[in-house]
Amino acid sequence: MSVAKKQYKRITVKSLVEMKANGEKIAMLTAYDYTMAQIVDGAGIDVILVGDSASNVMAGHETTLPITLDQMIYHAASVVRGIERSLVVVDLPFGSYQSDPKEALRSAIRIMKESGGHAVKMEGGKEIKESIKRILNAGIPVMGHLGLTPQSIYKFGTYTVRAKEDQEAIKLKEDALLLERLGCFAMVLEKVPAKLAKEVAESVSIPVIGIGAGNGVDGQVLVTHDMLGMNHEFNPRFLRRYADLHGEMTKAFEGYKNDVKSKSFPTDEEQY
Ligand SMILES: Nc1nc(=O)c2c([nH]1)NC[C@@H]1CN(c3ccc(C(=O)N[C@@H](CCC(=O)O)C(=O)O)cc3)CN21
Ligand SMILES: CC(C)C(=O)C(=O)O
Ligand SMILES: [Mg+2]
Repeated sequence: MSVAKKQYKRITVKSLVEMKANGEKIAMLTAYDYTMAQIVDGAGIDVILVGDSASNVMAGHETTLPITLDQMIYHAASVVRGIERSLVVVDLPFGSYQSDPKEALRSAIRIMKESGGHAVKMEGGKEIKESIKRILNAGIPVMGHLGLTPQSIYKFGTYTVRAKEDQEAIKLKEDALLLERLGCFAMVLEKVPAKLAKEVAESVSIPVIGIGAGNGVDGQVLVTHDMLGMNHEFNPRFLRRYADLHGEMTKAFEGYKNDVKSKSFPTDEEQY
């Protein structure tokens, strides 16, 4: 007897634009591996971001700069094997798209071909315009990323809120309009004043997905490990924790350790 496969309505870049038009907020979270992707997808999260935050969260680096294109492809391919419904967006890592548009397109093609992801995300506006155009021309959907752009952390020196000054706010608004005009299907807006983020979201027809950008945008994104409370050191004000997995996991590991040490694991029923 064949088991009927459950039918899912897959999320596409088009459905996200429709969600904005209909006023339905978009829920996005990160995943870097198969098992997490299965859980996030199964919970009905619209977009899964294979973020270069894997550099911090998975590999323990101080910044997102060290992660390589090969490593991003490994994470993305693992995530794609775990999903049935969510749209999978993959960060182009630092150094894979800034040198020239041809290299940018080569990197984006490698992600699409070798991971099966559905779109790429790139940090920046006007500076990377030609690269965005080239990738879009190849039929690869691009999500922009403005505001706090962690790949240029050494240019700014801090992770403080961005675009507080008028000049920076004006550039951000121009960049947002540019991303829409180029044909990006959405953008992330990271750590900017809520009032500015709302203005940006209202000025474009493509979804603006915020992290630390307030409630006036079209969706929210968080790093899954942060919102699960797996890490106690990262405490920005925009982070809401939905679980204390650090505590839960520590309890589980200690329980196991105690059972092994006290010889109460395994029992007769747990052996052959
Ligand atoms: N675990 C994790 N979560 C993230 O949200 C994340 C990453 N890693 N890595 C890549 C970027 C970096 N991001 C960041 C980094 C720092 C702050 C931040 O607010 N840091 C300080 C305040 C710094 C300051 O004001 O000078 C904080 O309050 O923790 C926010 C987003 C977001 N991304
Ligand atoms: C924080 C999000 C937007 C991101 O770019 C990442 O996780 O790498
Ligand atoms: Mg990122």
